[in-house]
Amino acid sequence: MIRLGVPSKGRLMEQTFDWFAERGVRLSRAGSDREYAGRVEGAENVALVLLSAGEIPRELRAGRIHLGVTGTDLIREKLPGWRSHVEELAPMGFGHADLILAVPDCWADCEGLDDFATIARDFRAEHGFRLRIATKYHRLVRAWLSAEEVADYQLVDSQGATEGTVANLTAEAIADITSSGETLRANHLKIISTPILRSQATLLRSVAAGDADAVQAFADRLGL
Ligand SMILES: Nc1ncnc2c1ncn2[C@@H]1O[C@H](COP(=O)(O)OP(=O)(O)OP(=O)(O)O)[C@@H](O)[C@H]1O
Ligand SMILES: O=P(O)(O)OC[C@H]1O[C@H](OP(=O)(O)OP(=O)(O)O)[C@H](O)[C@@H]1O
Repeated sequence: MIRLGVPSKGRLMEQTFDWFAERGVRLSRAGSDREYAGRVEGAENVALVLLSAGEIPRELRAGRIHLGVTGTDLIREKLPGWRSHVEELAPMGFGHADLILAVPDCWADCEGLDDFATIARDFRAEHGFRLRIATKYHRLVRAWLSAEEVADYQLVDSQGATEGTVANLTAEAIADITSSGETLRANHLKIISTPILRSQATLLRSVAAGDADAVQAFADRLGL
């Protein structure tokens, strides 16, 4: 049996169901909206596993699911050395979002990363602690800032409502996903660089789960 992990709620689940339906495989919830069991029609020997999008990378790495749908941002953040754990079978064309660094609109002298580095250095000298960036993407943000040679900052963990941390005085800047940009605008924040990462929903194969022939047969069925 091939185990297929799909986000259990929201737009990501619905668009995933649509993507498979366009390829002749009907995925659905087995019972009520609150029941996390699924049904698969149009393919033999495939079981639907409804999971949190954030847990799908770990399930793929462990080989508990053969295939999984999640954002590339979550794969790269949660699986160091992701290429040895998963194979990207298909970008799915939805769930587009950019991981960006943003600062308050009113920072008129901060137009880019060079300005940010200067402000961060001055901030530390003036306040005696490092400028705080709120994010849940710790690994990606650290790696990117290190490559860009920005050092005078600290990350503060924020697992949701990250854009609110600046107004709430728990951070000076944020690194989060943006799509329409509305949440940034509503919270008076501006993007100050090219994206740290461009993400979209992707169908991935687990290396550890094995059953390569059966997985390949299903991928063929989907026309991949
Ligand atoms: N506004 C958005 N537009 C498009 N994609 C988004 C948006 N926000 C988040 N995503 C993408 O959706 C995926 C899941 O996001 P997130 O980690 O917020 O999960 P969630 O919906 O909170 O689920 P869970 O709490 O169950 O883990 C991520 O890959 C992310 O890039
Ligand atoms: O650019 P926009 O179209 O406004 O989208 C961006 C928002 O979407 C995501 O939040 P989500 O709604 O998933 O909630 P969260 O804050 O709990 O992560 C993300 O964390 C941003 O807050």
